[in-house]
Amino acid sequence: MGSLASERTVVGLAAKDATGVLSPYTYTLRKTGEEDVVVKVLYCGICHTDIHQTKNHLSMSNYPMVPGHEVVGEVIEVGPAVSKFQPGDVIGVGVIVGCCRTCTPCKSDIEQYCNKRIWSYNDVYTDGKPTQGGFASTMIVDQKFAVKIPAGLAPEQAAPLLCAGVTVYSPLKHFGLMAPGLRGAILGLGGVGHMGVKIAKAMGHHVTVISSSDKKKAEAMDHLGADAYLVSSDAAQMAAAADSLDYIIDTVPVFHPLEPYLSLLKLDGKLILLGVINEPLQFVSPMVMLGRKAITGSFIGSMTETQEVLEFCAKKGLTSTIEMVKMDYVNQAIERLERNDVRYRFVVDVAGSKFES
Ligand SMILES: NC(=O)C1=CN([C@@H]2O[C@H](COP(=O)(O)OP(=O)(O)OC[C@H]3O[C@@H](n4cnc5c(N)ncnc54)[C@H](OP(=O)(O)O)[C@@H]3O)[C@@H](O)[C@H]2O)C=CC1
Ligand SMILES: O=C/C=C/c1ccc(O)c(O)c1
Ligand SMILES: [Zn+2]
Ligand SMILES: [Zn+2]
Repeated sequence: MGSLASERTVVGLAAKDATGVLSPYTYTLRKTGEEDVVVKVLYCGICHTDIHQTKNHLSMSNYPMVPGHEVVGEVIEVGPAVSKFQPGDVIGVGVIVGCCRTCTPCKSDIEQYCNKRIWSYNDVYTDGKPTQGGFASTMIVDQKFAVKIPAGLAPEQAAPLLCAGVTVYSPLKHFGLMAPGLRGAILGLGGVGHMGVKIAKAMGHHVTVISSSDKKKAEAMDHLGADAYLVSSDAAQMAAAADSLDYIIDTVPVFHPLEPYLSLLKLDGKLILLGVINEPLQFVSPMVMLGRKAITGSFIGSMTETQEVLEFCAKKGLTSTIEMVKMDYVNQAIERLERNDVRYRFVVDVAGSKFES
């Protein structure tokens, strides 16, 4: 219990500037608070948001920044008021680690929409310390912002569910899109997109992948179980699929026109934007009016939904498709992710890596 009285020194990999290159960084964590759990990081997924943040795509990055928000770890210590967890538990930490607890979203159990949310890195905690993420030996997190990894789920498999998985599960649930038989599409077959295919298929949907090339077609159909595959630049394929979809989950992380995708939606169809794009997107109003179509967005999921998607995947036997790497490969992994060269999520074996300080 020594750390109740003292701060822990931790080694992580941090970006020091907008080149986004990660290098060793030593820092201290807050003293273990009443409701805090101390987590030895086992695995951490690499999300495209880590690139947006480390490379300052949103012009709001602070350095040094230890990224990583798909964190699975083992509880090694708990504060005196912790009731959810005990040492030895395997838990998950995602994108947010704090909220105000009093606003409407907080009271409605959708704390990800709290305007005072605290991000797991590139933010400042209530004690004034910068928050730092999961590419590090240890994290401290308030028990509210941790979830239990179900027994049937391998911890490295669970990591991508903590952001990618819940990010597709939450809008499908919120927008009433969980019924079997729906026809959906996943635009952009990366980390979030591949979980979209698996989760939508497990809900009993007919799932089309819309991709920028035909490179992933065999894999999408044979391994991920997609029902159809469209190459977005193939006008004939796109025209043949007009008016056919109840929803499209759009995970593309760069500017793209929306009209080709709006035309694929049926009456009342929904285009759900998930990609973080810091410039205006384009469409003309008749494209939505003439089919009462909706363009909307969604941000991760609540802690409750995060626990739910883990249970959903455990129950349905769903796994993520990952490439496991060590900490000394993280910079190469990030470069490959940026080049669209990953099948489909990198997960870093943090505890199995050597740390240099
Ligand atoms: N709303 C939210 O809460 C969340 C948002 N995000 C955001 O969602 C987006 C996707 O994240 P993630 O799945 O991790 O990203 P990935 O890089 O793993 O996947 C993105 C996919 O988009 C397609 N794509 C099209 N053009 C490009 C391009 N120029 N560069 C890279 N990919 C391209 C590719 O699919 P293909 O080869 O099929 O064309 C690629 O696989 C990011 O912007 C991320 O920040 C992530 C998590 C939560
Ligand atoms: O990967 C998870 C975070 C997503 C995200 C969504 C929106 C936004 O403005 C961000 O900075 C991050
Ligand atoms: Zn993410
Ligand atoms: Zn709040």
